[in-house]
Amino acid sequence: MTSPSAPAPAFPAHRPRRLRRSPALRAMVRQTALTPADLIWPVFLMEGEDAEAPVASMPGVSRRTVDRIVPAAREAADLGIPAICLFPYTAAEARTEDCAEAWSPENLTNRAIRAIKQAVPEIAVMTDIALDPYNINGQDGYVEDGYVVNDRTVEALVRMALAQAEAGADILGPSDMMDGRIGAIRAALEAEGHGHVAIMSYAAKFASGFYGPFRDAVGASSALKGDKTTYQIDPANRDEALRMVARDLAEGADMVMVKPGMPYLDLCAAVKDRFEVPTFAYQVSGEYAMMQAAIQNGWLQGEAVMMESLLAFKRAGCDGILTYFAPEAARALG
Ligand SMILES: NCc1[nH]cc(CCC(=O)O)c1CC(=O)O
Repeated sequence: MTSPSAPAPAFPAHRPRRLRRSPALRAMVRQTALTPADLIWPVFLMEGEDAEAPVASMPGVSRRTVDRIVPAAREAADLGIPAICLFPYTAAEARTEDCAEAWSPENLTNRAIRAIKQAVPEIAVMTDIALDPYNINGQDGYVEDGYVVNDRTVEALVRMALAQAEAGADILGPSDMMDGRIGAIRAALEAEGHGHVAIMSYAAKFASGFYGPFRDAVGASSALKGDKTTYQIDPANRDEALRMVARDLAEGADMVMVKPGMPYLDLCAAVKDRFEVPTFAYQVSGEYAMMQAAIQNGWLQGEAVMMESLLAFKRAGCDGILTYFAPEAARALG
């Protein structure tokens, strides 16, 4: 970021409060704005018909059956939200050693992609690529001798990516943090006639404590053995996160993500400044839960903190935000 170049005259010639005096003056000099077009809405899918189930640790968020996700997508599109991001809840029975459900054309995500693209073609559908919803141990990749192995996992991720592209996904979101997966997925998409499908890489994804409620939402909490520190980035590391962004762009990512969001605004700013590419932040489940808990207690004022937290990502340089607040924020924006 550049530093201010014009030297400010001394007080009283310089009275910064002059430009804060009225709503009109404040509006004139306001530097960043949030619009519904900045929002991507992450949603949870579940099996069944005509049903919704609330996620206890994420007040206001529910899992929806495929037939119920279609009207939700319709509503989002009508609110001006450009993209919806799908995450499947899988029961323990659907989790296997080989994770084969991950690339089944008939899995929850792929059925939902087809249903949404048919009914609401104008909304972009984004997916998640990682094995955790399908894995018996809740890890994002195959576990051999207690270690999440890389190369065999990447082969499975490629199959998963192709099934999603085949179903009609517009944007693929590899969230697994295996090495080499962006290049492998990009090459497979080109080879199989899906060269137009975009990739938003979860490039700067940290091993965070803020993913807890999400793991409840997708049914991975009880399945998860151990943690994800052998593949997600150490929260202490800035240079490494920037290297991951550079690598994923070189391998063919069209957009990159910083995740979590609020505790990592420094990375949002650094990524945008350094790479000048479409940069997104994921305001994750724990950030959402933390704000909702305080709001429900009357300790914070809901709309104010929601809008302020989202605007902060724009100020930091992000082009957009994945947030569970998306419909509520879009409604508040009018
Ligand atoms: N690959 C799994 C995945 N994809 C998105 C999230 C987190 C999203 C959130 O917390 O809102 C996670 C959790 C994890 O890495 O354990």
